[in-house]
Parts: sequence; C-alpha cells; structure tokens
Amino acid sequence: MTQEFDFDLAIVGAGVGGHGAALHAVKQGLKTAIIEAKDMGGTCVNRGCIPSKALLAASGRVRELQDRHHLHNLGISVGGVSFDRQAIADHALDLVSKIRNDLTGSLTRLQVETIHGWGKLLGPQKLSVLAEEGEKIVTARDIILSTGSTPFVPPGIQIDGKTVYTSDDAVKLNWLPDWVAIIGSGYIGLEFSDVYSALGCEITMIEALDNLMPGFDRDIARIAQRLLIEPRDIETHTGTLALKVTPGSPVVIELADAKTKDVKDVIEVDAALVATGRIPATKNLGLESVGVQTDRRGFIPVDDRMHVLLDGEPVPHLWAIGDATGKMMLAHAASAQGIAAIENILGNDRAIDYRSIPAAAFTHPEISYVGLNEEQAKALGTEAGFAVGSVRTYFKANSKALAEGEPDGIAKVIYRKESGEILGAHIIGIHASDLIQEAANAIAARQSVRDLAFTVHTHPTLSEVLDEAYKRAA
Ligand SMILES: Cc1cc2nc3c(=O)[nH]c(=O)nc-3n(C[C@H](O)[C@H](O)[C@H](O)COP(=O)(O)OP(=O)(O)OC[C@H]3O[C@@H](n4cnc5c(N)ncnc54)[C@H](O)[C@@H]3O)c2cc1C
Ligand SMILES: NC(=O)c1ccc[n+]([C@@H]2O[C@H](COP(=O)([O-])OP(=O)(O)OC[C@H]3O[C@@H](n4cnc5c(N)ncnc54)[C@H](O)[C@@H]3O)[C@@H](O)[C@H]2O)c1
Repeated sequence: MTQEFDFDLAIVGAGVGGHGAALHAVKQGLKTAIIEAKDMGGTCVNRGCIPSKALLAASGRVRELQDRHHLHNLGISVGGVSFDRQAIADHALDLVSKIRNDLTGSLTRLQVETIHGWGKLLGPQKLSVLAEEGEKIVTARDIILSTGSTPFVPPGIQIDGKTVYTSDDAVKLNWLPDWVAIIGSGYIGLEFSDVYSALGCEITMIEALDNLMPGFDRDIARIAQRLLIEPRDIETHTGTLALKVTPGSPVVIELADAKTKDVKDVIEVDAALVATGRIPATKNLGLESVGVQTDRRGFIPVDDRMHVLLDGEPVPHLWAIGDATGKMMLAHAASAQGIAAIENILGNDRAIDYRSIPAAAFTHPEISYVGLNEEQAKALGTEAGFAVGSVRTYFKANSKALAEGEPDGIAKVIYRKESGEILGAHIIGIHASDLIQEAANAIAARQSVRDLAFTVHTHPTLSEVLDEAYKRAA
C-alpha cells in the first residue's frame, strides 16, 4: 500500500456484495475497511434470502405433511399436523443471527476493519463516515459502493408495519392473517404466497401486469400458475393496480384497472404484503462530489467491470456493485460483481457475464432459470440472424422424481440451432434451484448441447431431466 491512504480499499455497505468483495480483497493482500450504517450482512442475511428461506423450509414441511394424497402414495400416513407460528419465526430469527455472527466473525478474523456509520463520498478516494460518536474521514486508493436496495412502496400505499407491510416485516412472521393480500407476483409475492398458503392463510394476489409472474419465461409462468396458484387458496387479480391501501382492521384496498386507473373494486382484508420491487439505496451517498449522477431510477451507472461511469467513462478508483447497480438484484450476483471489481482493481481484467448467472424462486416446487427466455432468445436471433430451438423434458418421465412422488415440472432448454450453443434453461420442479447450476456452468463456458449430450449423469437423479433435454436438442 502507498502510505498516502488509510486503506487500499474501502467498501461502503456490508451486505453480501460488500462482504464478498472484502473477503476476496484481503485474500489478495489489500488492506481493507468496510463501512456499515445498520446491520452487518445487509438485506440478504437480515431481511431477505436467509429468513425467507428458513420460513419456506418450515412451511414447506407443513405443506408436505398435510398432503395426505402424496404421503399415501409413498405408503405413509401421519396423524394431525400442527405447527407453532412463533417457533417457525424463531427458526428464521435464530438462523439470521447465526449467519450474521458468522459473517461478522469472518471479517474480524481476516482483519478487515469494520467501521460503523454512514459512509459518504467527499471526493475522489475520500469518504466521510458519520456515526453517533462523530465524523471520521477515511481515505482509500479504491472505493467500492455496495449500498444495496430497500423495498419500493408505490404512491397511495400506506405502510404501518403491522397490517400493511413489506418483506422487511413479513420475514418476522409476527402473525398469520386469516386473509392476506399480496401486492406483486414477483419473487417476493410468489415465495410468500407459498409460505402463507402452507400455513393456512387465504390469499388475494394483485398484479399490475396482464400475467402473473411476468419476470419468468411464459411457459414456466403458466405451469407455475397451475402448480403454485390454482390448487391453493389464492384468488388472483391481474392487470390490476392496488391504487390505495389503507392500514387498519380491516385493511382497505382500492383495486383499479392498471391501464385506465379506474377503481373497479374495493376489498377488505386482514393484512397486505407489499411486494412491488426494490429501489436502490443511493441517496445521500455524495456521488455529486465526484460528478456522478444516478440513472432515472436511482441506480449507479457501471460497466461490466464494475467501474462507476461518468458520461460513459470510468471514474478512476471508484466502483459499484450489487443491488445499487440494478443489474441483477440477487445475492450471488452482488458477490460475483464484488469479486470482479477486486480483480479489476488488481489489474486482472474480469467482466461479469450476466447471462450465466442463475436465479431461483424457492417455492414448492421451485422455479429456476439462467440465461435468456424464449422471447428474448428469438429477439436476439432475429437481430443477429440465427435460428433458435427449444426442447422440453418432464419430471413425470424422470425415475428419481417419480420415486420421490414429485412428478410435477418441466425443464426447458433454449439453444442456437446451427451451433447448438445453449442460450437459456428454465426449470420448474423439485430441486430446480440446484439443478440449474449445471446449465449455468454450461452457459458460462458457451457450451453446445451437442457436447453436453455426451456428458454422463448419475442414474437415477433429477439431473437426468437436463441430460434428456440436451440429448433431445443435439
Ligand atoms: C425477502 C427477500 C428475499 C430474497 N431472497 C433472495 C434469494 O433467495 N436469493 C438471492 O440471490 N437473493 C435474494 N434476495 C435479494 C438479495 O437480498 C439482494 O440481492 C442482496 O442482499 C443484495 O446485496 P447488496 O450487498 O447489494 O446489498 P444489501 O444486502 O442491501 O446491503 C447493503 C448494505 O449497505 C448498507 N448501507 C447502505 N447505505 C450505506 C451508507 N451510505 N453507509 C454505510 N452503509 C450503508 C445497508 O445498511 C446494507 O447493510 C432477496 C431479497 C429479499 C428482500
Ligand atoms: N429467490 C430470490 O432470488 C429472491 C427472492 C425474493 C426477492 N428477490 C429479489 O428482490 C427483488 C424484489 O422482489 P419483488 O418481488 O418485490 O419484485 P419483482 O420485481 O420481482 O416483482 C414485483 C411485481 O410487482 C408488480 N407491481 C408493481 N407495482 C404494482 C402495483 N402497484 N400493484 C400491483 N402490482 C404491482 C410488478 O409488475 C411485478 O410483477 C427482486 O428483483 C429479486 O431479485 C429474489
């Protein structure tokens, strides 16, 4: 390190993005500080991935144990199933605290200096950290901004944190409303509909766009609707805005046509979960001190090497990663971006390949994907002059899925017809979140279905669902 700076690297935000970057930085010998205003571990650990997956795990078991038909087919019968809401909530809380402690401990062990307070750029290579004890000035040769995101609440929706709340409160599972409205059918809406329906709540799902789960491949979303919505106690309103939501007992929701904004119905429910997307936490970050402007939605402009951009050009020694960049709001994307930023700081050219980053919704059954959906692949094919192929295989034809009594689901593989290059894979079915990884690795290596068709998969495993797809496409 040159002596003119306090640190080689200062990271603002100790979420998974900042944490991943810090671990990689110290491994590479950089003297590193991490600045956190609130909870170590950020959204994923405290209010996101971790508590929500704990709730999904427990409620998923309740669902399975209550499914007499499924158990009967396996030769099992159980007596009545009961659960303790607070104990399920505690399982999530305990896990959060364990993982937050592990994460904090790993930083201490590796001698990353943790500074508590609000980080703000004062100019190139200089930060202020404001804490109750006062202001501290920190200089660093390189600075990474990893400030994450917060829930987006549309105008007209009033949050009280008790009857109308976002995922920040939903993960606490403070109560189980008899009738809950879920506004938004994206990841959070879908995962919480899985938790709430397993634990006996009646649900009304409100989605502004014309289709539920608009972020997923259309075929997969249709099957998801058949498996995750229709058989459950879930009423749906698509093309519908939750125009006005007033907390209380009952919660009053004005439903409007999403296109005309005309109010078409008013419903009264016990609670409403607002799951309408997330916005970047990039206010009061001092970006103006280096002349950088966020985009229209507040995201920090970056290139694929994670340089912060000013008029399209990299700002020297300034980097941004994670949800604050709005590229892919996922934990593993944030840490991958952090690692890429460190490599570039060290002079090792590394760009992020978003096409090979997988995503999953941890519903029962799970949904996962990587790369392009069919619509996107066809649009790219038309633009670049290539033909697109797609194949499907079915869990009901997979021996392991049948042995598990879990025959629902498909895998869909999308590829370039002439070269066989795999462009995207989409799975709905048991363990879809694990199965997608091999397709992600194949996309990262730009492999062809013709080569993949010769790779040998263990029998009998769920992975043969993809094996079968590669063979069909080859
Ligand atoms: C309910 C829910 C479930 C999710 N489930 C999954 C999942 O299963 N899988 C998955 O991949 N992703 C999931 N996500 C998304 C995932 O949580 C985010 O993509 C991830 O947390 C982003 O990491 P980050 O480091 O960019 O930001 P964050 O985790 O948001 O961390 C940013 C940190 O920066 C701090 N900060 C902000 N501004 C400042 C400042 N000026 N000074 C100091 N500190 C500051 C914040 O306090 C925060 O701790 C989920 C999200 C939610 C809400
Ligand atoms: N398993 C996971 O990886 C996971 C789980 C949860 C969250 N996340 C991340 O968190 C982010 C936020 O999740 P999310 O579900 O809030 O957002 P999302 O963008 O996935 O879905 C939001 C949905 O709300 C709808 N919507 C917006 N305003 C509306 C309104 N006024 N009335 C009705 N519908 C409206 C949108 O059309 C969209 O379908 C996601 O981008 C995701 O990356 C990931």
